[in-house]
Amino acid sequence: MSQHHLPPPWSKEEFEAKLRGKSSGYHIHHPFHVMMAEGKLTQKQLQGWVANRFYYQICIPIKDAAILSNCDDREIRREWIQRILDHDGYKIGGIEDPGGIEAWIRLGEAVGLTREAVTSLRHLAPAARFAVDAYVNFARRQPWQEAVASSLTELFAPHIHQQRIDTWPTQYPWVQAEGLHYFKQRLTQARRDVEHGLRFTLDYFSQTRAMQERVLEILQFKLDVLWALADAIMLDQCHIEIQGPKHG
Ligand SMILES: O=C(O)c1cc(C(=O)O)c2c(n1)C(=O)C(=O)c1cc(C(=O)O)[nH]c1-2
Repeated sequence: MSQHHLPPPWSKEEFEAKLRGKSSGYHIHHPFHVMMAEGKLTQKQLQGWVANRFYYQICIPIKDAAILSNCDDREIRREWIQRILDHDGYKIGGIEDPGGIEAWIRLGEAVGLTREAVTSLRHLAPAARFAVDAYVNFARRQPWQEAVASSLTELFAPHIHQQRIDTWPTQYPWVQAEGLHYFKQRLTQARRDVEHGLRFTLDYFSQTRAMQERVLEILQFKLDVLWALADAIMLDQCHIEIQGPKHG
């Protein structure tokens, strides 16, 4: 009789339920995001979040390009490339879309920052940079299938985007309405992305229980990236309270 008692893989339904069950660790529950939704942030604090999060925005298409560069499956590349266009924008034939990074800069302006204050990264906290870099490095170094799985926190993203759309107009009436465009746009984009990423992950990683458990670890890693990013932003605001904003 075998010494090993490897449990059988979960069914795809069970596996999907395990992935969705990780939502309790999503950054929507981080104290900083809870405060944001409750209207407890000052203008400076909301600006600090937008300025720091810009680094995540500009790294997402670099992360997706790393996945493409490692991926030898043309069918996957054909779908994945859309994510780069979503963020970087495009000009193809007569059609032009400024893209998500530009929408985020406009969010910066809507909360009272200048374009230059956002794009220069001069408000970026070192620990926020490290958290985001960990995600990009993961996508560069790990097999592309694992990097695809690491995008699945987007299962939970429409909820947090919707929360901002619902709460900001009353909690932060001074934010120009145009600033919410990014979140509105992501509602449909994130749902489409996650439909593709989830379908692939459930198929590819369902051969063994060990592979399925690896995906849960990967998803936890990505939850940790987002949690650490929120920690970094929150702590940075304590520094600003104590020392005053950075100059230069
Ligand atoms: O505002 C958020 O809370 C949030 C979270 C996430 C996420 O869960 O990774 C993404 C986004 N937004 C987002 O706008 C976005 O484009 C995005 C891409 C990805 C990814 O991992 O490829 N995550 C996210």
